[in-house]
Amino acid sequence: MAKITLENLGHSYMESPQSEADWALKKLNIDWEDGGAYALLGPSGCGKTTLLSIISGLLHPSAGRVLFDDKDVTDLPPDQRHIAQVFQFPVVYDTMTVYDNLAFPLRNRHVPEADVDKRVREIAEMIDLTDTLGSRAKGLTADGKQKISLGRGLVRSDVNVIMFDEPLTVIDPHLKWLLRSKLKELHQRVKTTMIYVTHDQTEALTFADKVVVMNLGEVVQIGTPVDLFERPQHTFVGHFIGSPGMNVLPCAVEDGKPHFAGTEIDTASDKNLNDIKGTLQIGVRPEFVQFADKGVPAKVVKVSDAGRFRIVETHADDTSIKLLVPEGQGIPADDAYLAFDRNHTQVYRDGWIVA
Ligand SMILES: Nc1ncnc2c1ncn2[C@@H]1O[C@H](COP(=O)(O)OP(=O)(O)OP(=O)(O)O)[C@@H](O)[C@H]1O
Repeated sequence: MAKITLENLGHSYMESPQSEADWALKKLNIDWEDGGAYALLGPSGCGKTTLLSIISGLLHPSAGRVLFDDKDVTDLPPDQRHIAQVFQFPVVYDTMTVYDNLAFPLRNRHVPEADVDKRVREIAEMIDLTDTLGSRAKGLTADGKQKISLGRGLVRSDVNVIMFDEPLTVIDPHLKWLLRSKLKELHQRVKTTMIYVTHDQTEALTFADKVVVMNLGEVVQIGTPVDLFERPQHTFVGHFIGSPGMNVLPCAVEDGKPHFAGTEIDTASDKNLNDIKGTLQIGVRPEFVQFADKGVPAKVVKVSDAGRFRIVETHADDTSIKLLVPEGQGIPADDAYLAFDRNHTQVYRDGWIVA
């Protein structure tokens, strides 16, 4: 296990990058604590694979350093970094038994056979493969094979970090949640540093204690699932996490205060906005908007049933604002007023939260 530090890390696939856009990874500074469960979350093309490849040593960064427990490993080849990886497609030796698959990394490292046996049985029990130890891996389903890939990482005692790269892609939807909760449970038992890469917010939020959200090669927020929900640091996080995502409204300034649709909006920050340059916006999640007797005038345009609540879309000043209304609570037929929960309403400047 190890603490992993990325220090001023950057990468461009171009020989002489000119502009910001030429960098697949812009300057990153991240500390992944020893034994933590992390997710790396972001849309396709945001730089997740590039970052994983740099940590595993397959790619040398154009700038910055990678440290494991404060030791610089930037120039170390992959086999000297002691990383276990679980990929989208399970990597198993089909003709070997499950037992031999799990034993393989240990035998490769010349671990005495008695210790191999003890460790293989211990890990098989953790990942529910004890009953299949004598079977050929070929006969297993995709989730069974993915458990073997994971088990091969877990048996090793020299592993600094286990990295998962979209590991549930080929798993049947009804088994996904089982494997997802198994991973979480395993992390709590073994406490190995784990980094889980995905573009799926549910996977990231259920697995990780802390989520690193990336967009366009940049880290936009590192936080607990609650942080990301309650206080998105960037409008991208507000949009990308949550369903539906955060409402983002144009913000006008009068007397230093934020206004929308001719109404002053109370927000979590008292900052005077007069001196703030750039494009200002107001962000508020649908969970924190309510119908009220006064507030922002709006028209109800659409109601969708989502089980225990309804998603109501309104229009205010040509801007769509969504809110969640619990079952059984009334919805105005047409004209309405909206109130925002002050503590969960934020002002953003050029995308970033105004503290
Ligand atoms: N070998 C390469 N040569 C040039 N550009 C690349 C190369 N690999 C990735 N890129 C570019 O770097 C950026 C980041 O790509 P990367 O594959 O790291 O993103 P990602 O978040 O892993 O996406 P996905 O989820 O689709 O794999 C993208 O703009 C991509 O086009």
